[in-house]
Amino acid sequence: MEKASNYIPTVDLSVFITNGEEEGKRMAKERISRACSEYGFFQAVNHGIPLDLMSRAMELCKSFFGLPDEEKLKYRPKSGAPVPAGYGKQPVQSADKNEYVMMLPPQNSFNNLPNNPPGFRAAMEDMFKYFSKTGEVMESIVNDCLGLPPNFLKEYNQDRSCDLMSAKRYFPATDTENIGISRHEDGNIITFVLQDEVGGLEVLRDGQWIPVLPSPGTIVVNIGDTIQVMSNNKFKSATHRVTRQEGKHRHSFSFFYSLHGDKWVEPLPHFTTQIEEPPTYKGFVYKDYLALRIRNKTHPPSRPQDEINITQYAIST
Ligand SMILES: O=C(O)CCC(=O)C(=O)O
Ligand SMILES: [Fe+2]
Repeated sequence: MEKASNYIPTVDLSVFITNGEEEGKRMAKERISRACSEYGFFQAVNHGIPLDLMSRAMELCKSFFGLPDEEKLKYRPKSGAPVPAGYGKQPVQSADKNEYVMMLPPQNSFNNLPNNPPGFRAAMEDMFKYFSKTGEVMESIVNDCLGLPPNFLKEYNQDRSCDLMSAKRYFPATDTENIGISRHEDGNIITFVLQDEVGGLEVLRDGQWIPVLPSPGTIVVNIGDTIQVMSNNKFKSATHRVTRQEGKHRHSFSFFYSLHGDKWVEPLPHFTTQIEEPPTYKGFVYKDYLALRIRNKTHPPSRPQDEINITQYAIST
């Protein structure tokens, strides 16, 4: 039996980006299926996002967050925005220790992207577009890895208006506290993360926190709760967190390939009735789940284990 490894696998996606030969695709899909069922996480290289754009965006992100607060605060969210698009800092009492710039798709009028430093706004918009393209490729790979009919997930999830991206800066750890984002699972479909050289992203597997080591040109891919539910637990939405180092700021970009709030999410017949397996979740409307998740942040329970997550909908057997 193969020994359980304590590193997150890396997959080369070039064969999908260039529409290369079938054997190469089959082998890459095998690695991805395994990573998604064991970890819910993998790293990707040759993912279609230009490397010079990635490093430029990261440098500009570092410059922006290095600006004085009064400059950053010019880009606070517009009133009435459905999500806090623009600059924000987590409140002091929050378990999350970062500040961020959040954005909706580039054409959305609620966006309030910084014009300073010059080029940051354009780099954010370009990153969003490339992440979105890679999101479509990844959705179709996940579709095939799950053995769903061609384009099933694409047809289920056409609406790209709810995708989100955030650039974040985490503050250095203190003597007593080193968590940057507390343990959680992502609720969406697929998430991409670009982290800087500081690292700190960790995935929980078999009770152990496994670091996702930063590597230049690499993006992190993780499966969200929606795929875990639809696949009836075949693919895993892993618990992860971010830790902070003393004396160092940490920067990252996260892209959330998502679905419209009105969408109904439930285990698909392909993983239940068609194979005579019982569903392990009740169905729900995605925005109801989002509302519960937002409540975790606005009214955090005193014990972290009381946070609401996808087990809210689990059917006990
Ligand atoms: O900053 C990171 O590396 C990941 C952040 C994260 O997990 C999230 O925003 O959901
Ligand atoms: Fe996350």
